[in-house]
Amino acid sequence: MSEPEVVNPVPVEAIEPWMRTLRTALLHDPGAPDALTRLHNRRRTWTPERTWGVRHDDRWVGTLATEARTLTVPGSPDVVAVDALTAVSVAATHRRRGFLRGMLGRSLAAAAERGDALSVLIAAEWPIYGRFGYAPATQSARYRYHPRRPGALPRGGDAHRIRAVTADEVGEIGPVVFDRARRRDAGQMDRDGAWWPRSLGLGGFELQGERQHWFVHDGDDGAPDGLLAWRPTRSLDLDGTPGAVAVQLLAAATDAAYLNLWTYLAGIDLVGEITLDERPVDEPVRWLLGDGRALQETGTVDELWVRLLDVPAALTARGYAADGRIVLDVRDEDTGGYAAGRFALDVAGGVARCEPTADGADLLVAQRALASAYLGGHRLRRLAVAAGVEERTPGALDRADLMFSTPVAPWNQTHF
Ligand SMILES: CC(=O)SCCNC(=O)CCNC(=O)[C@H](O)C(C)(C)COP(=O)(O)OP(=O)(O)OC[C@H]1O[C@@H](n2cnc3c(N)ncnc32)[C@H](O)[C@@H]1OP(=O)(O)O
Repeated sequence: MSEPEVVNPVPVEAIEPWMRTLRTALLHDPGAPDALTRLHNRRRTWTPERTWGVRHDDRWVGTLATEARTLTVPGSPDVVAVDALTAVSVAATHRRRGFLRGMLGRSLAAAAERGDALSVLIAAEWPIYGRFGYAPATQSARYRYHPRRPGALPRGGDAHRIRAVTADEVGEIGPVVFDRARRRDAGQMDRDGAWWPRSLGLGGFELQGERQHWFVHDGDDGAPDGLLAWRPTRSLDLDGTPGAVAVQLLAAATDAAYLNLWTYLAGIDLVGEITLDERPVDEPVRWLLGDGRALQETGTVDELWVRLLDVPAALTARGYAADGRIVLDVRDEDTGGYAAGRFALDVAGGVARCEPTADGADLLVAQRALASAYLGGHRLRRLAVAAGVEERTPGALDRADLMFSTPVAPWNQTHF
């Protein structure tokens, strides 16, 4: 019997046992009808050089993959190329022997070598990824909306701009509208490439996940600028219990589309409850309701985690809420230490420059704290409670928080 070894690239011929290991670790039902669908779809996008595994004799006992994706950052119309970590698992037979560390150390090194400014993930559990330099950067809220309550109808909306569309039509319209919508708020990941065909079962992909009722909103110029997908989760009962629906996607490229999509939701007959997941913590519809409590927040979770790899590239890619100069001494004691160094961030006339410097530091900051603050979702002053943030120049902490702040909370509604 040989020793287990970390393998990269992983050939597509290994896809079946590799996927089986991943599905077992993620507690997927082995008999689930979508197992073959997911296998078929993943085979079509399999990228050997961005796939890692742990092989032990003829078994695969570890999996990890990364994807080339883009992220909306604060104050910039441009998106940033990121390394997106996914499909992480180590079989329970081989856990806590350093195999995740082995795979992730290598995938981060590959990302740094490619020149990716940052790496992102959605964590299965909080304690896993901090040691590798990842930190929570956005939050995601869950809501229950009660459309039949008095005061639950958004003011001033018009549901007539919304029309039902087929999956084929969404395949055409969806990518354009979603991309416009997701560029409005920091923290949003793209749905480029295979994302839409895979989730709609188009272009040779098989439908992954549940079928949805799809709707688009047409803007003033007639072009679609909003998207909505929902499915029923409870039928009505003749005893008077109304039905319920779950919104799978609500994406609006304009404020009018946002208002009208909510107006449509509020008016669906037979529905007494609407659940929404992966929404912003500052969901604006509340301010359009006569009774803001008709929208009930049922939970908040950490969503996108960020690990900075190239501080100057990451900090110049985003915009800032205020001009100013701040020298950051970034400590990075996690895997690879890629972000360590002293950098001057100089924002003048709204244009950011960030370069290595020998000047004295205004702030000492751990890379994880800077990563949490990067998208504007967390304040360095709050993160300082856990150490890793130290003010050297009086006022520097509040100045940094002001510069990094965003008009609205960053959020992400796309899994990868
Ligand atoms: C982005 C995503 O894909 S999220 C999905 C993540 N996958 C899962 O949660 C599936 C179920 N879990 C697993 O498959 C495995 O337990 C993994 C992948 C989380 C960990 O793999 P392992 O090979 O056991 O991790 P490894 O031995 O390399 O551990 C490295 C360090 O992390 C710690 N660690 C690993 N997993 C956990 C955990 N779940 N909770 C707390 N600490 C953990 C280890 O104790 C070790 O600590 P040390 O540096 O102090 O020695």
